[in-house]
Amino acid sequence: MMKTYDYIVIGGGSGGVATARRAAEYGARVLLVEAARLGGTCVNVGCVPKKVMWYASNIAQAMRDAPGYGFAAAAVSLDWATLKTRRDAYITRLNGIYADMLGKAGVEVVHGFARFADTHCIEVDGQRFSAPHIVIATGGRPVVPDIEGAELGIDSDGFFALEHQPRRVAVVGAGYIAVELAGVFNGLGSEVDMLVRGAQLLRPFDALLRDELASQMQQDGVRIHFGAQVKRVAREADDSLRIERADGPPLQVDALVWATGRRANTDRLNLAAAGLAVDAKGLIATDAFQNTTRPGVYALGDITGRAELTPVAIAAGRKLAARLFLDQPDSRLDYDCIPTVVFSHPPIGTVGLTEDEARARFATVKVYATRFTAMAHALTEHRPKTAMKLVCTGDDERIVGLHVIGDGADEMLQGFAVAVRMGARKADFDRTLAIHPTSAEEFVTLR
Ligand SMILES: Cc1cc2nc3c(=O)[nH]c(=O)nc-3n(C[C@H](O)[C@H](O)[C@H](O)COP(=O)(O)OP(=O)(O)OC[C@H]3O[C@@H](n4cnc5c(N)ncnc54)[C@H](O)[C@@H]3O)c2cc1C
Ligand SMILES: NC(=O)c1ccc[n+]([C@@H]2O[C@H](COP(=O)([O-])OP(=O)(O)OC[C@H]3O[C@@H](n4cnc5c(N)ncnc54)[C@H](O)[C@@H]3O)[C@@H](O)[C@H]2O)c1
Repeated sequence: MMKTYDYIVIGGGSGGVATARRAAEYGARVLLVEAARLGGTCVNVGCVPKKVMWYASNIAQAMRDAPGYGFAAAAVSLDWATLKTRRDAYITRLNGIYADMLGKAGVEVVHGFARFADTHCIEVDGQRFSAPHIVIATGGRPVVPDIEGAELGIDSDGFFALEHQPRRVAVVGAGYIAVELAGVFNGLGSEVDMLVRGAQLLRPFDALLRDELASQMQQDGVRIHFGAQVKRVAREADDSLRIERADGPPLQVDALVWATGRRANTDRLNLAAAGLAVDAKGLIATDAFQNTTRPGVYALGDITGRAELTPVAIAAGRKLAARLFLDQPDSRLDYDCIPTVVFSHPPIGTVGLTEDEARARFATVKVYATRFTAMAHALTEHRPKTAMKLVCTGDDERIVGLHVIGDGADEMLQGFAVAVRMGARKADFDRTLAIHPTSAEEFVTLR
């Protein structure tokens, strides 16, 4: 017998869980279908375990910095297996918390892989479910290039499954995941080579952040090979990997991590049955309200190809639930001015336009920038730089871009993002008293 609901959510990741919970709170009868673990990419193989590893790497750095403050030098030794066990246990706890939250909200959860049977009906393990509103929130998965021996490497999912710390690692890619994982490995003591196809890290970011990150990572011992081209990967007799390159000598490593992008999980949904198509990257086109081309079918999160960030998927899901079940016809996410942090070493915080984007868009652009060594490093041998930039436009110097790299950038950004979102002017920053001694105070004392 077909079971019917008001709202079916395909995918129990960041966006799916958020929209399901809100819709149930608003009184809808909601079914959520999840093929793997609740919480999706972010909780299981993304933001959360990544951030745990980032903290671990920061602790290792703090131990290396300790002698500068008079602490006796302690050997920094990490038991990777213990860290992984404790991290996995934390994630299992989160999976349980997600199940409880959904249960308490009254969302029915079915574990299985959903496929469309028609526009308003899906099938999971032979059982059919229908609803007038169905949202697709199936996220993405890593992709690796199609070259000989590529399968000998791992992707970001494989990174989280590593049982032992590799001594020598090659990371291919230059995006968020590549710089974050390279930073974690390096901080934890692995030897790291980054193989970067182009000439820059984090290509879409402001030049100040890109250049500063590359230079800091190199100073910290990461070997970055720009213009790199991997030709072939082979396993050697001692179990190591030999990476042959078109651009230079081969590399011998214990692990190769492909951080070469992701692909939307839309290929096995039988979208044709719902009358839906995807683009070449597998993405589903949506309008500003998350509507697809089929009335009653919506899409959100990573599969829509907008900013692939958890808070974006969550906010889009909540807005959609309010539109459909709270009688708020104008409820939609504004995709402008999305703040983002890269958990690199050092971390990056950025919101709004890069300097180049602002110059292309506005006639008058004024930039304020600074670069300094944060006080925390006055006594340490490791002396990473902090760099900041404000991009302003017009006679009243409205701040349209704010960029920072350095210790604390990750926690610094959220408050400044509120100010930028509110349309702050440089004069508003100038009027705000500094908090001393901090790195953040430089943003309100820039001249
Ligand atoms: C290594 C890594 C680090 C990241 N770090 C950050 C970070 O620090 N901050 C940040 O904001 N973002 C980060 N992200 C991005 C973030 O994880 C995603 O933007 C976010 O998870 C997208 O949410 P979503 O709801 O679109 O999809 P997902 O969270 O991917 O959830 C999709 C869910 O759908 C399920 N599914 C797929 N197909 C089906 C089907 N047919 N039937 C049933 N279920 C199905 C999947 O199993 C999955 O659980 C990171 C991503 C990665 C890979
Ligand atoms: N801190 C965060 O918020 C965070 C962290 C991780 C991921 N994310 C999100 O997840 C998304 C996906 O991250 P990502 O790092 O997979 O993607 P990405 O698009 O940021 O980076 C992919 C990188 O791989 C390179 N690349 C692609 N094909 C290649 C090839 N054949 N050979 C060599 N290099 C190749 C690209 O040039 C690019 O540098 C990000 O865009 C971001 O939105 C966010």
